[in-house]
Amino acid sequence: MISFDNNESHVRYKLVEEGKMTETQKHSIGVIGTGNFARAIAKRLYYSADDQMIAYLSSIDDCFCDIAVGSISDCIQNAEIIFLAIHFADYTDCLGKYIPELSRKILIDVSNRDRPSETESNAEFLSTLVPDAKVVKAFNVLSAYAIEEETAGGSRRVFLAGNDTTARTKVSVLARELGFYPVDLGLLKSSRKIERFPIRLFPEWRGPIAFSIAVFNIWFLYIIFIYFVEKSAFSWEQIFIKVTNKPLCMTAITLLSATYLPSSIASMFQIFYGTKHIRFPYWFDKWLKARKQLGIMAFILVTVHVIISVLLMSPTYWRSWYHPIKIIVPKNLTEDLELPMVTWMIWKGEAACLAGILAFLCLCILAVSTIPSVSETLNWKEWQFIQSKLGHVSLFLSVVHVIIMGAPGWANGGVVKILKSITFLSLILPVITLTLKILFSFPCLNRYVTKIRRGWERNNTGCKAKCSKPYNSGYVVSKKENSKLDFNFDAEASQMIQFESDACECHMLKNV
Ligand SMILES: NC(=O)C1=CN([C@@H]2O[C@H](COP(=O)(O)OP(=O)(O)OC[C@H]3O[C@@H](n4cnc5c(N)ncnc54)[C@H](OP(=O)(O)O)[C@@H]3O)[C@@H](O)[C@H]2O)C=CC1
Ligand SMILES: [Fe+3]
Repeated sequence: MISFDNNESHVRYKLVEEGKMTETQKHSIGVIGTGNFARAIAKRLYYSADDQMIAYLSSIDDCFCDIAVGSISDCIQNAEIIFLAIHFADYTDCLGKYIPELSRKILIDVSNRDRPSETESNAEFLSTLVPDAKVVKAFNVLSAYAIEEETAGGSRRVFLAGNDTTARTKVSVLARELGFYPVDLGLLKSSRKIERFPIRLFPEWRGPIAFSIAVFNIWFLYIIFIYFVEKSAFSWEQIFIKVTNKPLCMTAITLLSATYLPSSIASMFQIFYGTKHIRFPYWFDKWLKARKQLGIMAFILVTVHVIISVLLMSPTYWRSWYHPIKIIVPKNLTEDLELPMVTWMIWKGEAACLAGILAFLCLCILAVSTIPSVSETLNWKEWQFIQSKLGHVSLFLSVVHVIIMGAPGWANGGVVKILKSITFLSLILPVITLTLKILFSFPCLNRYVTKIRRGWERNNTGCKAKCSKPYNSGYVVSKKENSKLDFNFDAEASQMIQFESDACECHMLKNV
């Protein structure tokens, strides 16, 4: 059997021999509610936690396994840790009359709301409703099904927050005991963040997907205009694969550039301000954070482009890649004529294929390295090498691929034709990205940027950093005299400090 022993400020398991454990050492667990969540957590407690853990299921009519079933009042009196498995709207009605009894009890708030409040979480409301209870926000990110079934999909992490450290640790240990991975997010105000987790749907993907669709549409419409409106280069029957393959390639190379361009723009910002302690503009901050998603979108589109290109690999579809087949029919045919239809690729086809294959290979390595189990095996330098160096190599090879595809055509046309060609247009952003990368790799610029990134400031008498809007993380500006401030405060507070004095310094904003 297991009890929690709070010794030297850390809670550890203590195996207690049968009979020796006193009632006060035992942690009885209560569950208020009879709904889906209550039944699921009670079942989990019964099967996963030690026999000695007692769960009280309030007001349930049928007996549930060996778990004691009783009234809410019983549950509150007997349990030390209580799961509050009822809806947020019922909190006042349910707990109003038990406020004195709930004093010093650990109340686990598992509730969610369709629209979480920006100013007060359910858990914060609960801690004002029952001020003497130790409220811990936890388990709300799991569904009742995931609690009951080990095989259910989705993350098994349990985020928790609460102002009482011991209560938080006890709930952490309990979560682990139940087979989940606790992630302690600190004080109860973090519950606002935790309550937003279950209702979010891939928030970090929305921007990159919308951007990819927009870029694809622009390229697609331009290609329709060039190949169908201006001239009739293709039949509409080819719209599904042959024609669509072109904007796929153009979008992929644009997205790949968009993945690597921000690092150079960040260097430009840092050189301009002469410090690394700057808050980037909101749009740029978002762009920096979307690089991984943009890179993955580029990889997906490149994969589709490769599949389609391989499927279409024939002299009919890729005419310019192959030697033309010349058939000379003799004038005086006296016997059956056999016509060989074999042709070889010209240098353009072979070179474009090679550059394309190598670029795809680099992207595959990049994509594999983003898988958490793989990235965990890399140290910081290896990760940086793959993400930055290999990424730029892959962009360079993609540029070579497109140049080989387009350059022979450029040689035959005038300036206007070159400027209008899709190969030329799609190369503008990648070439800018690669040029900036080369520029910032020159020793003089590279050394200067590295110096700034290590903390050197060009003008350290005043602070050039701007913090016009509070965000969830990043840098804040504060008065120099006030540098002993607690920076674990919220972002709005940091705003007020910034405007108090010109003599300011920059701090990293933590735990917000
Ligand atoms: N279900 C899930 O997958 C998840 C649920 N949650 C959270 O868990 C909580 C419970 O959800 P769920 O079990 O699905 O909801 P249910 O509707 O299935 O159950 C609600 C429970 O609350 C009880 N209840 C309502 N009003 C009172 C009251 N005044 N006093 C005492 N008990 C009351 C109900 O009892 P009665 O039937 O007798 O009225 C019922 O047992 C919610 O806050 C929800 O956000 C969180 C994550 C996942
Ligand atoms: Fe291609």
